[in-house]
Amino acid sequence: MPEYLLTINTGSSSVKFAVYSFEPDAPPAPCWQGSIDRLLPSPKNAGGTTKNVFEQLLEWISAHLSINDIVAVGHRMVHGGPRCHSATWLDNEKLDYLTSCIPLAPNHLPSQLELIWRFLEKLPDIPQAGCFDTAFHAGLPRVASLLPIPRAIQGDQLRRYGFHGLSYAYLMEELQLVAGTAAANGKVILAHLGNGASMAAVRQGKSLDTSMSLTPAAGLVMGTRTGDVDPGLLLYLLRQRHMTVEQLDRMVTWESGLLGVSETSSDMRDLLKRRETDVRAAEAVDLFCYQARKLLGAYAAAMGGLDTVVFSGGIGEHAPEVRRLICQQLEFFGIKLDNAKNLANAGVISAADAKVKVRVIPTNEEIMIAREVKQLLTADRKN
Ligand SMILES: Nc1ncnc2c1ncn2[C@@H]1O[C@H](COP(=O)(O)OP(=O)(O)O)[C@@H](O)[C@H]1O
Ligand SMILES: CC(=O)OP(=O)(O)O
Ligand SMILES: [Mg+2]
Repeated sequence: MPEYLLTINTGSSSVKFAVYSFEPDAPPAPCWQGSIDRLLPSPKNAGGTTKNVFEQLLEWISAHLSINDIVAVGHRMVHGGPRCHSATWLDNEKLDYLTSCIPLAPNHLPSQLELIWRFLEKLPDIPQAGCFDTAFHAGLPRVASLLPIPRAIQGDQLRRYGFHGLSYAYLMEELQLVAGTAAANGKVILAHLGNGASMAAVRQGKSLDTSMSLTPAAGLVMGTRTGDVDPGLLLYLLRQRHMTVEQLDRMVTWESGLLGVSETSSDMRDLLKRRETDVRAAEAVDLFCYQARKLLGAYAAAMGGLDTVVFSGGIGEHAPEVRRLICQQLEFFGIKLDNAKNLANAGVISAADAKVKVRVIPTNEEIMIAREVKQLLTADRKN
């Protein structure tokens, strides 16, 4: 009887799922994949959305295979807190622990956990595994993970964790395949630009720094998240505007970023269409690209140079105009795009004479999940 793995990548604006073959002596091969995108994120509709997603998912599975042929489900877990650094089966104790981590990733963990509970309720015999976005950054140098707050408050739990790790791990493997070992071991900036957006500075294959921090609200401006803001602004809003903590949380997580600035949409496709006629959309796009450009400079400085930039994620893979705006004026440190290649979303979009290679690599978090779950299953079956 054939055996399959189901992978589920719940992002902040989409759920991407895929079924892979599971054979002990072969790498997981993709059989079917699907996605539900433009899920409007909001704290109020998270539960309803997840119920809907679960039902659509079951329908989608039964259209392709018998549910009994699925031997394990792997879920992307955005946050593993201070304890979870590698893929693991999700038993009640792990799920309780991850539930306690919700405040560290309030955009993602509630819907990720709810989907797991629905699976456990409906299909209790299929083991569920968690694969962590934070794992790729687990070895961040101390200087990058340390927060500038009193040590007594910081403890072991409060530090920069970093996210989009399944994506970054995949991009580094692909970079090695398409560009070779020397390029993969060089000074690389990975830009995962989706509804959530982050960058990572990677040298010798190791994460040296990344823009998201304790939570995925930090760093670049995003679909609905602020990214980095002046901590004084938050205090000002608490004191002078008398915002409650809940109002502040909603503002930072759900009402800011591209949506807050444009006042119309968190979706880059909409903003690119509207920016000729709506100055708010134009400003949102400009802000996004300006911040990304500044961070490229910062990470090149942090690494003492730059060999490769990789664009990925929904925006990074599909929006040439955003890549053009990010890379403009960077010729002084070797970044220069080839316009035609950029417009074609080609694999290499830098000009032939540019010092820095700029690449577009479609990410695949699902295959990383499938590989990690296969390892867990294989280890179990050996015992
Ligand atoms: N063709 C496109 N042009 C511009 N932006 C796009 C395009 N396709 C997708 N996007 C953008 O990608 C973002 C979603 O990215 P994705 O990585 O799928 O999100 P998630 O964070 O949910 O994983 C949205 O802002 C969407 O507008
Ligand atoms: C961590 C994060 O923001 O993930 P996503 O881009 O999938 O929302
Ligand atoms: Mg994503």
